[in-house]
Amino acid sequence: MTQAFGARLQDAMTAHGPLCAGIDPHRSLVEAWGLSYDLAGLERFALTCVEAFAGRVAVVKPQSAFFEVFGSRGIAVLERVLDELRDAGTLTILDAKRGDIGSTMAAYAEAYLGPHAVAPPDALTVSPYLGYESLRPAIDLAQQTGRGLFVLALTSNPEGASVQHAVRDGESVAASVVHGAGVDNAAALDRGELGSVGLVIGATVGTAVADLGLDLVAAATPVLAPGFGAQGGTVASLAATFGPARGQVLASSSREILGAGPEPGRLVDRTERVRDAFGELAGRRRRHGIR
Ligand SMILES: O=C(O)c1cc(=O)[nH]c(=O)n1[C@@H]1O[C@H](COP(=O)(O)O)[C@@H](O)[C@H]1O
Repeated sequence: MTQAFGARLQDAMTAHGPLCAGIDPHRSLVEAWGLSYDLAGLERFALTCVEAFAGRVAVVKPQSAFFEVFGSRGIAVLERVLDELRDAGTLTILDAKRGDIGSTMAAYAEAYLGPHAVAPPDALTVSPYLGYESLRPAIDLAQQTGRGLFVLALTSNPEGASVQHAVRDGESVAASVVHGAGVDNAAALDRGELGSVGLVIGATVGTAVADLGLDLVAAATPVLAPGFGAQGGTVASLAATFGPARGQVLASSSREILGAGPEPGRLVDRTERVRDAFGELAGRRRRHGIR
């Protein structure tokens, strides 16, 4: 793999628009699709999503938790999802939010980002709450294998602020995460590219990016923004939330799209409608010369 993740992501967002479609097989959704909530239902649900999303959106994000529910057989379905999307040429982010002391983090990195990973995604979500530097083995390995990370910075849940807005030595926890990612993305910034160390910032965080003085443009971070649709984030609020960094945002939506199934045609229509709403915003910005 030669091209860095950040550059591959930028190409995919240019080609397909800035939407990441989530595969989150909640029990309620699987049952609403008329499927049984068991391994066969999980597989049918997940592979229908793969059919609908592959080649249509920039990125697909399977949520590991919903596959882990079914043990090793559920993980095998997750691996098939990742393999099929890779074969279709669609980028994947595995949402597993890994984070541990450095020596254990090295094993997580090997599992998902290493050259011999069984079913590697293009990028992995990780948690920096054991300290940003505890992620070093994953950051280094991702760089070697052309893969990426999305580090939690400002999460979409209301409880997140109590940790992420906390200030120490004049700097918020979120700002220290942005700073760390910026240092790791410095070479990409020099090349005028997005870096491979992205951040997770929820679509629901209101004015927190500006309030905490987070300079996402200088950090060259792609921003995975979950929380659109089911959690209340809207296309219209994107510019206000992300300001000058809005061109770096990969908008993520799961339940809003998945609710359109099980009929594949309706799932495709909903996916394209949501994708085009974000794509149109990006297109308008480009036409007006706005970053
Ligand atoms: O890392 C994530 O993707 C994530 C971070 C965050 O702050 N909030 C958040 O909702 N997510 C994930 O994004 C998805 C949101 O799903 P919907 O609310 O159904 O669109 C879930 O898989 C969450 O685990």
